[in-house]
Amino acid sequence: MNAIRVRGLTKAYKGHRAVAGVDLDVARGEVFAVLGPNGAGKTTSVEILEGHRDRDGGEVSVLGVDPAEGGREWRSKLGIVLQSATDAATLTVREAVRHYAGYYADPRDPEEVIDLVGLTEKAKARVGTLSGGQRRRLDVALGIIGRPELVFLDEPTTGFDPEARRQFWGLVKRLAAEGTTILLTTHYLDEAEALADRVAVLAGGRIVAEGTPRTLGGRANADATVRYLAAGGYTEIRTSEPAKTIAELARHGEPAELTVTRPSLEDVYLELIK
Ligand SMILES: Nc1ncnc2c1ncn2[C@@H]1O[C@H](COP(=O)(O)OP(=O)(O)OP(=O)(O)O)[C@@H](O)[C@H]1O
Repeated sequence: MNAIRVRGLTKAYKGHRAVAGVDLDVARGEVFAVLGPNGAGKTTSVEILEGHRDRDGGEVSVLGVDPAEGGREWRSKLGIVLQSATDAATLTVREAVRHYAGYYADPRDPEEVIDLVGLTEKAKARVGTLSGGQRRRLDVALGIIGRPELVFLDEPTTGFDPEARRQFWGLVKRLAAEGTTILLTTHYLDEAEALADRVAVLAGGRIVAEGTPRTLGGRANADATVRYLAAGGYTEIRTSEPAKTIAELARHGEPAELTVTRPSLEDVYLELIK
């Protein structure tokens, strides 16, 4: 059984179709990233899967249960990290994490979770005094404290500095290695590439492409660009056979500043959402 199965999901707000027929399958243990521009319908879709928002139509199954009818036991198997920050300003980080641990039958060790998200030095700080990125880390800590089978991460690293993002990626990889299924929305293409087994691109409420980060939008088979510096400036050659092109060039000497590139995930993504 898949962790998530969605067929024909629709949702409109006052006649505006935010989600216009989405199909989605996420296998257990998979890290799945949903990409898409602002307003594409990512948060709406994820909130429906979490049971936080009603849908208009379609079938949805999350860990075998329709989220519209999910009870407490079902909910306890989910880890939810919302876009909005935690509202526990007067508690300390340690108190907040311990408090949330109390909601679950078999929580992780609060100290270990604080360490995992890199907040050990802030354990005694009040939540209201944390920086934006630190609050986000706390949100993640609260999302995983209950040892969830499925974690929803909605734009988890927005506001993180580069070092914190890398640390967070390590955390996601660790959760995935433990067998946790992860559904992630993100605006960072490198994040999707680093973490996701598969990605879907949502635009205008529909999935316009789906695949592994390596193959999305025909990326793996796309032409390469060979670029080098010649007397008159940079020359670029698009080719499906870059090795041959370079061998040909090399017959006339070593080309200066030679590079071979293929479209990045970002290039493919920007093309897809046009
Ligand atoms: N509560 C609401 N009432 C009315 N319209 C809404 C509501 N929530 C979302 N929308 C609209 O639905 C569309 C999809 O919004 P959604 O938040 O799902 O997009 P998103 O892909 O998560 O965007 P972002 O990347 O900006 O977070 C947008 O046009 C948005 O304005």
